Amino acid sequence: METLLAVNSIDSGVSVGPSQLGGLGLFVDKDTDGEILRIGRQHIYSIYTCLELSQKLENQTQAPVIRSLLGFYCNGPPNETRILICYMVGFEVLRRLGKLEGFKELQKYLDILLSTEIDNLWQDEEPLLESYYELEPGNSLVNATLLEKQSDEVEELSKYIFETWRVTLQEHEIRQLVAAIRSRTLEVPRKISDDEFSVDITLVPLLDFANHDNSKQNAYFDLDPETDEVVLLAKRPLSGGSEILISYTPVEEMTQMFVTYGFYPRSDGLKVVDVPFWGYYHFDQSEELAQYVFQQRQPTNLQFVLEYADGQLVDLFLNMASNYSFAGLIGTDDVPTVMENASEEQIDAALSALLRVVESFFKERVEHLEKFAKFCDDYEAENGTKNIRQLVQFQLELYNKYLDKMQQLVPQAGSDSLYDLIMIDGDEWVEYRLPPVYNFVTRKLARH
Ligand SMILES: C[S@@+](CC[C@H](N)C(=O)[O-])C[C@H]1O[C@@H](n2cnc3c(N)ncnc32)[C@H](O)[C@@H]1O
Repeated sequence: METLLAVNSIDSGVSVGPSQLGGLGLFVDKDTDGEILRIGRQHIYSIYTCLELSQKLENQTQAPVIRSLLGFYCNGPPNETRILICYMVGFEVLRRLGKLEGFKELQKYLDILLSTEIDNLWQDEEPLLESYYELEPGNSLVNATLLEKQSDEVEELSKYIFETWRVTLQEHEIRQLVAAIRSRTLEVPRKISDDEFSVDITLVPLLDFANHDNSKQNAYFDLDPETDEVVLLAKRPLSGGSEILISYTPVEEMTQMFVTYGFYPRSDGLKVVDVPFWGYYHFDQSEELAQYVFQQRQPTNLQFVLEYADGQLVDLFLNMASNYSFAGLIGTDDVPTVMENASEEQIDAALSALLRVVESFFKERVEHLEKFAKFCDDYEAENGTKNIRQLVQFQLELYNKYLDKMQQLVPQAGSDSLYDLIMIDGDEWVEYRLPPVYNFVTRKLARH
């Protein structure tokens, strides 16, 4: 671990070691309260610090590698993470050109990025992801991974690097850098003026060994506005040897977590998941309703709030707050008119009908997913792949929990049990409704 700690080049009072959560984690060496770690701006990598670093490198080496790569790889809509990836790829090219002498910390950090083990869908075989797409074409977040895999941009980048500088950076190495960066970035505040702050996607060496757990979180990071340093602070006194756990995000959307970090958080507490629905893709029976939902600009997803305890999904609610996609089940006028004119009974009847529709949809999903799970297992036995299996397991857990709850409650219009499964505006869990951030993408995959 010495080399890892040297990244920070100070006696930091923390160590990197195996975590019970899997992979590595960050631990306090001795009893600690208050400040755990302090990392200077010169040690962190955001697009701003990388720009400064690359200018310094360019002046020193007269090799405009980064500028050229940015022009090649980042010529689309601005995307902070992509720019950061480009910088790191560029630094690695410079290292292979022998131009990173004197930048020992950066070299060590590149070693970490290239050796981090990440479980995510990038590691899965394309045929499996394609089969999943057939099954769940509406899960745009998952399918984005397939789109990326199908695109030849990594191949082109690797080719460009070789043709321009005669440096070999293999496709799998670029993929490794991309996945490692995505899973290690944190949103770190940056001071703009005395009372204004912005948030940058940032790689913070050493701190980025801290794992995530919202229920056991015992530390958090922040910016010290006086010194511009990133500080890691204990939320309560920590005894020596304990693992530092931070929160990557206060509200965990399960698919986002899985796609970005490669795991489904199962710590105690509430989580959120978006399920693609209303037929943009596959809910053929209700084509008219799907059209209605689309025309009314209502969410095309259904969002569930999930409750976990002892690693198990113990309860779930359909979060219909600010989602009037069910209005089409009452009438096909515009949503405000339908909702204004509808009686409580009509709304309850529509919600209860919605629950039934979801039930039949999930029953069908379970049937297909179980077959797919078998296919994955057979495929895995031959080709070795595992991550998509996690996704299938999670979805089966989710759908089956819903079906169980429907069976137990038999929710009906006019009965309280309806609201044991559905939450609406005013409910205390409503704060967990996230803006639907995906499942809107309608672009087609390359081969479809
Ligand atoms: C910022 S890094 C943390 C260090 C990482 N564990 C390592 O070995 O380098 C984020 C990655 O840690 C892992 N991770 C973090 N929190 C986790 C948790 N609660 N359960 C499982 N894996 C977790 C995931 O692989 C995630 O992509």
